[in-house]
Amino acid sequence: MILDIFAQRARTFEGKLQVELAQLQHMSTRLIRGWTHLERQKGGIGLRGPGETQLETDRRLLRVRIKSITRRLEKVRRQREQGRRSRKRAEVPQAALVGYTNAGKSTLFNRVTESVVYAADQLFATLDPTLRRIDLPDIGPVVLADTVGFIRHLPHKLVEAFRATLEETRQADLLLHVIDSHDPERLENMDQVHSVLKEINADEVPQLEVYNKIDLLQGVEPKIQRNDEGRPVRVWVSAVTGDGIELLQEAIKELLSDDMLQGQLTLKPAQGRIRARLYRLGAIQSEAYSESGDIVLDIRLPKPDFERLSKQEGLSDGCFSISC
Ligand SMILES: Nc1nc2c(ncn2[C@@H]2O[C@H](COP(=O)(O)OP(=O)(O)OP(=O)(O)O)[C@@H](O)[C@H]2O)c(=O)[nH]1
Ligand SMILES: [Mg+2]
Repeated sequence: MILDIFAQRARTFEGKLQVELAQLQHMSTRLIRGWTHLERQKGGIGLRGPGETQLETDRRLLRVRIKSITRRLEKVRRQREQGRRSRKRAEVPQAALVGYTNAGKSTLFNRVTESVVYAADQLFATLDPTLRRIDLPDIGPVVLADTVGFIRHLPHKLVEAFRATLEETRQADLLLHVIDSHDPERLENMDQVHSVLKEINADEVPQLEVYNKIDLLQGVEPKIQRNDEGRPVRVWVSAVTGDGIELLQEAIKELLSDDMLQGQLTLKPAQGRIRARLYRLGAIQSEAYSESGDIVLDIRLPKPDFERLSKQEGLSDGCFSISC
């Protein structure tokens, strides 16, 4: 039964609860059907058979269990939502690993998160083992999410059951589409992944293709492939041997920093309002005062946010420098 397969695959707490809920709901519809069937059989006799009582007990227990799981799910979702909001506030970019089942997402996840400085973050670590905060050189913290593999003919109900994974995907700043480069069916699988992404409205999120398992191919070296504008579009790696992992990090860094702006901003003491706004955006990394009393801020924030602020506050180019 497909729900059992998903039960084995669901690794997050929320995923497990989702699957159990789906199983219980499935059982309860069958119990109701069984019960009406019995009722019809005994109709007219007017006796409460022991079978009926058992069924009633089962149904009541099921209802209690369903209710308790629903409550726990709501709690987990609220926590997840809080985590996401605080990440958004701090503007920590998020990348999610997606791809067909068996492409090597989890292996890659472990490889990437072990090879960079691991910044323990209790909130994510305890809430969900498939989210990890990593520190990439030059770019700072990034949250990396592993997700459950996509398969063909994913029933619609189960798309709902994997809400957690799907939301990580939709809200990500970058999708790393992991592909088993050695699989003869990789093109069909990629199509399948694209159509699931479309179905969950995640097809607009920027994507990087990660051709994994190059250790199984003859004469393929790790490399970054770029489009005409020089943007990385595909990276060739092996999660098992670790070949190409630095290139992958480099590509992630380039794609994520594309939208981020980092530099030094010098403000007059009278421009405290701008400083306050930047604080609210979580954009200030450090601040100091110059000898003339100016405020010197190291800032990092999404480009559109900076452009909006600088237009509204009439910042001249002169007070901002990328590297001075
Ligand atoms: N040869 C080789 N095998 C790999 C590589 N990466 C992953 N594998 C193997 O591929 C299999 C699947 O790897 P996983 O990391 O579990 O794949 P996944 O994409 O997370 O799979 P799901 O979670 O089911 O979607 C495992 O047996 C891995 O050891 C690689 O670079 N080279
Ligand atoms: Mg996996």
